[in-house]
Amino acid sequence: MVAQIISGLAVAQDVKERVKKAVEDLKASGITPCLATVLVGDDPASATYVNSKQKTAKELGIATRDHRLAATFKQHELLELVQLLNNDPEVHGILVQLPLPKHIDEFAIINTISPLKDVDGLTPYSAGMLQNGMALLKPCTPSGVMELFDYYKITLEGKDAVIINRSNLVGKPLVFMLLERNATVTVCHSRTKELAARLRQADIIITAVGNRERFTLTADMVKEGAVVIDVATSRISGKLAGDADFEAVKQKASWITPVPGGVGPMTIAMLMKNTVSAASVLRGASG
Ligand SMILES: Nc1nc(=O)c2c([nH]1)NC[C@@H]1CN(c3ccc(C(=O)N[C@@H](CCC(=O)O)C(=O)O)cc3)C=[N+]21
Repeated sequence: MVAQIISGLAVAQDVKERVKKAVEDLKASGITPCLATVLVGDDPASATYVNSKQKTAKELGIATRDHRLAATFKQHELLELVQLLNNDPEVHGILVQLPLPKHIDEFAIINTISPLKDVDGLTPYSAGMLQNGMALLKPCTPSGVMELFDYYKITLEGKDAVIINRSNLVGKPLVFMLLERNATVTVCHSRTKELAARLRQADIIITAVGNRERFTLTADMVKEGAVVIDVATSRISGKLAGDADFEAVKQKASWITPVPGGVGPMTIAMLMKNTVSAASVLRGASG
């Protein structure tokens, strides 16, 4: 079998067009959705991600705040900034780019973001709501993955899904999203025994390791006809790549996401969607 390509670029475009219309509607009712991004330090990859979040927001008519702070910025200063954004009625979404410098307690910062403005879906409140199937704001990368399944009508009911990632940003939220769709979910990580054997059982593989020296998803780990979602962004001799040995895995899978042009663009599109959702709730609240 040769896999069909899941075009995150095309689906992200579709999501963005819908978001753009929603932004126009909100503006007509007197609300300009506004996303605040916060970047601490000068990691070039993080800066690139924040740049493209800023750029996409502007393209869709979403207002932005752009806070870029030195790596030496103190934890209490960052807490104060988040509180300022929480209390700013013009700001609907707050995105604190991760990872934060080591001297800053990531949980303390995320836990300070107002759940109403948590467009990353990372606060304990959002995580708990997601577990209960009640979340309005869900983490962007996992909800982008779900959007891809929906767009290509890839059904999840009764399927064996194996996730390689256990982070709060990707693996854990995916568990609840996949369970909600009646998949059977296995979460694998660095200490998992018999990883290849588990992967070979999977109808759906979602891989997000991001280090090709530690892990490469090779064709022998993939069942004929499996769906492969590659969430990773790593580099092979300077070139952007995912976890999968793409050309070889493509020969066995039924569907596969490329890197770039797969899950990455979806992450950004879903962030825009969350920003509009957060702004829309406000409209409901103000009548
Ligand atoms: N609070 C927080 N929220 C995040 O959502 C978050 C984060 N921190 N930290 C880092 C990860 C990573 N991430 C990506 C976003 C877009 C692409 C993306 O658009 N990638 C393009 C290629 C980009 C390129 O060329 O470098 C693609 O795959 O086609 C990738 C990765 C969001 N993250």
